This record gives sequence, C-alpha cells and structure tokens, in this order.
Amino acid sequence: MQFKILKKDGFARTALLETKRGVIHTPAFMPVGTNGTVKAMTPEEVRDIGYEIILSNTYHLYLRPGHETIKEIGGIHRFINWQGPILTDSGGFQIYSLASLRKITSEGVEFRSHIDGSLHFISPERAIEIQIALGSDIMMVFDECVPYPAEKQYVEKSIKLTKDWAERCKNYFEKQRTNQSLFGIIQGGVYDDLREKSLEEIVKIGFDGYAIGGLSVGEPKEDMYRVVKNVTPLMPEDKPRYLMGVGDLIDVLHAVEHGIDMFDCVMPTRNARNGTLFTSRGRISIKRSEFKDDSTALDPECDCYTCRNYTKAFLRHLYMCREILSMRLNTIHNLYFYCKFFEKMRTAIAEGRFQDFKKEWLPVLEKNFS
Ligand SMILES: Nc1nc2c(CCNCC3CCCCC3)c3[nH]c(NCCc4ccccc4)nc3cc2c(=O)[nH]1
Ligand SMILES: [Zn+2]
Repeated sequence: MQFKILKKDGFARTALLETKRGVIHTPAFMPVGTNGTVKAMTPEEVRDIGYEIILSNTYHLYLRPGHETIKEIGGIHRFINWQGPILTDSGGFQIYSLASLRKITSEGVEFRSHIDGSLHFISPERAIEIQIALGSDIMMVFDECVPYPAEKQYVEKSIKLTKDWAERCKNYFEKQRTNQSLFGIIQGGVYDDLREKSLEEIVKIGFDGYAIGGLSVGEPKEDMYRVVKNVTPLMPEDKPRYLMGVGDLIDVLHAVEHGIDMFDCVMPTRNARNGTLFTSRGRISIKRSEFKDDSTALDPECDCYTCRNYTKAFLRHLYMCREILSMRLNTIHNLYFYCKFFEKMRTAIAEGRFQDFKKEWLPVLEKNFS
C-alpha cells in the first residue's frame, strides 16, 4: 500500500492512497455498507457518484451470512459486486454498541448476537481470520472502543488490553502472508496523557495506517476536537490517518485541519432515510409542510440525479408515503453532497485555500434552514 502526499496546507494534506484495487484521493469519505450494501444504493450508483472506497463490517457479515460463505462465493468484492477498495472494521465497536455484551476478558469478547441471541466469542486472532476470509483491502485491529464517560483507571486498563490485542492481531496477520493491509487503532478516551500513551504503543507495533478510535461516542465536541488536535500531529505523517465514525461535516473540517485523511459515518445515508437532507444553504427536513407545493429543486446548486429531475414537493410526497424511492432519491443526494464537499475540500487544500474553504462552509453547515 502506497501513501503519497500531494500537497500540504498547514496540517491539512491531500494525498493518494494506492491499493491493489484502486486509488483513493484523500481526504476521503467512506460510505458505510453494513450488510454489504450502502443502503438503497447499487454499487454502480455509489461509484458513479464518485466514491472510491466503501466500508463493510466484520461483525454483521460474520453473524450473517457468515465469513466462510462469503469466502466460498469468492470473497466480499465478488459477494457485494464492488471491485474497488473495501475497508472492514474489526467488529469491536459493533459488539460494544449492538450485541448484548457478555464479557470482555484478556482473551477476547463473548457476546450474544443481536440477531438471534446465539452465543459467540471473538478473539483478536479470530477478528483478523474473519477479515482475511472476507478479503477486504484494509483491515482494522480488534480493539476495545471505550464507552463515554469512562473512569480514568478503566481507560488505563483498556488501552493496555487494546495494545495487547493489537500485537496479537499483527502477529496473526503476519503469519498469514496475505496482501491485505492492517491499520492500528489508538484509544485513550478523553484523557490526553492516555491518548499519547496509546499512540506511542500502537505506533511502536507498526501498522500500514492508524485510526483514532473511541471518539464520536457521546463525548462533548470540545473533547473530541481537543483529542484530534493533540493526537493527529503526533501520528506518523507518512501513513494514512483515519478518524472512525466521523461524521458531521463540521467535525470533518476540524479534523482535516489537523491532518486527518479518512472518515466514515452512517450520517449521510441514515439522515437521508429519515428525510434530513444536506444542501448548499444548510440542512432541511423534507417532510415539513412548507415543501408541500414547492416546485423548486431540492438544492439549486446541486447537479445530482435527484436535484436535476425532481421537486421538493415530490420528494416530500414520497417521504410521506414512505415510498422506497424516497430512500433512494434522498440517499443519492446526500451521498453526492458529501462526495462533492470532499472533492472541493481536496481542491482547496491543493490550492492552499483550506482556511478560506473552512470559513466559507462553517456558517453554511451550522445553518438549519427550516
Ligand atoms: N473498531 C472501532 N470502530 C469504531 C467505530 C465504527 C466505525 N464505523 C464502522 C462501520 C462499519 C460498517 C457498519 C457501520 C459502522 C466508531 N463509530 C463511532 N461513532 C459513530 C457515531 C455515530 C454517528 C452517527 C450516527 C450513528 C453513530 N465511533 C467509533 C469508534 C470506533 C472504535 O473505537 N473502534
Ligand atoms: Zn442533489
């Protein structure tokens, strides 16, 4: 995996992440495909909007249909019909946020499936074995995402566990000799000293890229911003930096300013399905009655399929009828909005205009016009 920095603008940078299945222009947003699908979209639609990499999920695919099934079909790219790069999260976060957790030991995590209540045990080695079977291009180590709030001594114990698990993941991964990449994950809650300790330990083990985990889990924004501001510049400059679960475009701007390269979040797709749409004049809720007779496009500045062909009146109507087309048209627009936002941000960095870009967009993103 090659990571080539093209241009720097302060701590912000634009780069090329070259994988065997294609190039990713960073800063990059990675749409989330939980069950192997970016909900309501075909892979072609996701690619035609402009996305180069999508996320999938070890936890969900292990439980259903099972990683052996996917391996027999020919791997995840064949299974979901996405030939570009795929990043899989290790499942640590989903076990903590979805499953009814049984217990965490130094060996791994025992949990009950949120689907049928069956009992499972995942060790760091197993989490890597599953991701190797899926055949993703970028794998994540098995970590413990520390809940918020958490006592400092709990976090101190947890980063030791996350470090031990990261070592076990890397050792297992190196024995398998696949041509996949493995990213480490830095934890440490909202405690700056523990964040630096976790960073040093994870970087010492050595990975193809590094993620900041344990954020966007309910902590105050100022804590998230402080941790990103303090930790990011200490991360290896020549490797990709991934802020997990982020997010809101305001948070993306703050993170890119400090040197983050990769993002994932269910926000654009989940919000689309509940009628919250991002536009060049702020966020709108399409179900509001004021749009009942509105024959104008959703966003006059947007040239996505939805904005070129439909009125707000029709989009509201589809939403009120809970039509499947509502989910599709809203998702197309939100994903397009995010993709264009990242394209403009990369151009602004390349032209040394990131601060202007941030000043221009912050007020728009904060605006909730109706
Ligand atoms: N290993 C690991 N993953 C984390 C994730 C999952 C990232 N998305 C994976 C993706 C794979 C495909 C299925 C979906 C998930 C996080 N997501 C968030 N916040 C999201 C907060 C959020 C924001 C908007 C709406 C809901 C939740 N914080 C996270 C922290 C960690 C972490 O420490 N370790
Ligand atoms: Zn649009």
